[in-house]
Amino acid sequence: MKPSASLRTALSVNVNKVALLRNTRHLGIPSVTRAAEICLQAGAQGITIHPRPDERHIRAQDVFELHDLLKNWPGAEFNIEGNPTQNLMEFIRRTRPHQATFVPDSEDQFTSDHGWSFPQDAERLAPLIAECKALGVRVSLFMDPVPEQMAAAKAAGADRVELYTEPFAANWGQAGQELQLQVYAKAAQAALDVGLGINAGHDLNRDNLAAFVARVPGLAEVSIGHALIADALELGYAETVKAYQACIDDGVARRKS
Ligand SMILES: CC(=O)[C@@H](O)[C@H](O)COP(=O)(O)O
Ligand SMILES: NCC(=O)COP(=O)(O)O
Repeated sequence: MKPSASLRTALSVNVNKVALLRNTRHLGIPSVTRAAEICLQAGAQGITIHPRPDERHIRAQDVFELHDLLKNWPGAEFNIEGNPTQNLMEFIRRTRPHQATFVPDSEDQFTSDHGWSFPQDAERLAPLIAECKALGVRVSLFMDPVPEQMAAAKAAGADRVELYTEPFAANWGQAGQELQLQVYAKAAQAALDVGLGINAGHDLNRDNLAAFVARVPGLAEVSIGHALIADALELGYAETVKAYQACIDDGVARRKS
């Protein structure tokens, strides 16, 4: 299948790291739902979360609050990532998001670092994929960029694959950059050829994103969290310091001499 060159790649903002910061106090700031709202108002097409079993960042309550926000936001996509053999399926059953991304992480995994393997994972994934689809939830499988794996992902019932992009990102600006672009383009084409849609994510950032979008065919969606939230902090420092300085100036001006 030859994808259209004008396909608009959707941006789904992963708000895990907003929750991580929020969880260091009992004040509810920064608000995860407010962050999601601002991202959608700014033009993001969706929100991604990865509620890990230890609730180190996204908590169960966040899942339900984001569900309430997104169901009233026309056109916005809610994508919940996780391991369907752990805590993911209960969230899927209760919220029926637009997309479930199955990720083969262990319970205490530092961060995602590999995709599913076929044929080993086929038997346990197939019924869970079928259940999601019966609930009206699109299923994407987190996969390493291996063309030979794509037919098996399709046979298990997946609608899309999410290409795990950390190896691409790690090679950005290095000698391996061009080779990585070719690897991902080939994997995406193999997925398209068997009728899968293409998502991608992990360590995508403002340096490496444009080349990835330009070179990987049929890229329907990227989910970006860590770098985007870090950039949001940095791009906001100056305005924020000015706002706090204005509060101090106001207080000084109100002092009784
Ligand atoms: C599935 C994936 O690629 C991850 O990037 C994940 O959603 C990030 O999880 P953490 O925010 O816990 O590192
Ligand atoms: N699926 C990847 C994702 O949601 C965000 O990954 P990262 O940008 O936080 O590495």
